[in-house]
Amino acid sequence: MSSMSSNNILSSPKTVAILGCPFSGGQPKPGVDKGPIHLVQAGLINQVEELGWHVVFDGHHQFEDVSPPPNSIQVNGTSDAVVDTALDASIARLRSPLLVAQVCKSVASAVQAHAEMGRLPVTLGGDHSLAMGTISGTLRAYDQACVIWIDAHADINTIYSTDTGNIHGMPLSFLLKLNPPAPSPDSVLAKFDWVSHLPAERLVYIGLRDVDKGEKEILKKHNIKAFSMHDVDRYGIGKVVEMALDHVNPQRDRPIHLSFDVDALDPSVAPSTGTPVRGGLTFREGHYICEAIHETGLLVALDLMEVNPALEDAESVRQTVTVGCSLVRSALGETLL
Ligand SMILES: NC(=[NH2+])NCCC[C@H](N)C(=O)O
Ligand SMILES: [Mn+2]
Ligand SMILES: [Mn+2]
Repeated sequence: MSSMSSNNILSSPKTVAILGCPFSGGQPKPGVDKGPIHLVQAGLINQVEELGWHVVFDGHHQFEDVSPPPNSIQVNGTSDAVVDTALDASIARLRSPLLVAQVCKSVASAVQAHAEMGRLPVTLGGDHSLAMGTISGTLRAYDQACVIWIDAHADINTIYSTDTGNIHGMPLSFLLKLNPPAPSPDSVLAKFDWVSHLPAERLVYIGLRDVDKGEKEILKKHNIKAFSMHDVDRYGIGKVVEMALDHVNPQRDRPIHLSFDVDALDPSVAPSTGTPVRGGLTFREGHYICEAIHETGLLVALDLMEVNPALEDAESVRQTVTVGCSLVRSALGETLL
């Protein structure tokens, strides 16, 4: 694809590509793979069209073709011959690394292809490990892109720091290349070599309130800008978004990838999600972020992740799916007046 220069956003996309990603392999709770189906059934495609976009929806990404690999490499098995290095032991704790790597790689290609056709990819998750794929796809099409990550969590655990082994808590460690290099081509880690590199200064967080100890050290060590709920309380969401943009996009010339984990919202607003944390963004704060990013005219890709319709009662599910749809509409230009 050569007709588009890699960073041409002079004419921002007029077509949205909606990618349903029914994937749950980055975490243990079933149901998050049903998120995209629910969002689409709630009428998201029509709603986006009504905002004036042309919408391409090629169905939900087919992951059935991805053969389920062994969950992890056995290093503590029966054989003494297995070298039990710290690296191997860490890799062994990851949940479904080969599956996650393979799925995200195919998502990266899909996002890249849409972006290179001048479309704005909107990826519906699925768990947040998918962002390894979506952001890699964005960076291949726009190498100067920055990332605004809206979440209760930092999702930046490395293979060494993760407590849970859930890769939805790790995508940014792969994007920032914080994990050790693969020791050999057949190492599990080599399956993540395709992931694009996001420089730490082009990442900013809003909404954090449940950051693991190891993650706090990583944020500090790499000088990663993060606005927690404490900052939202102190400055107000308007100022926080402005400061976030000033950090990752000082000249307001970089394409923006917005990755929105629905658990950034308070559980009273979005209850049906796998790792809810109280004290989150209000309904309006969440929407304000999306509206303000839209106003920059720089949005080139959007993720909406971690909607899990299998959690909580029917009314909570309806509420979460509805708010998911309205966040997407706000990011795509819906205004209050
Ligand atoms: N995308 C998410 N909801 N991530 C939650 C991550 C929670 C925790 N920090 C972990 O590493 O497992
Ligand atoms: Mn989260
Ligand atoms: Mn997340």
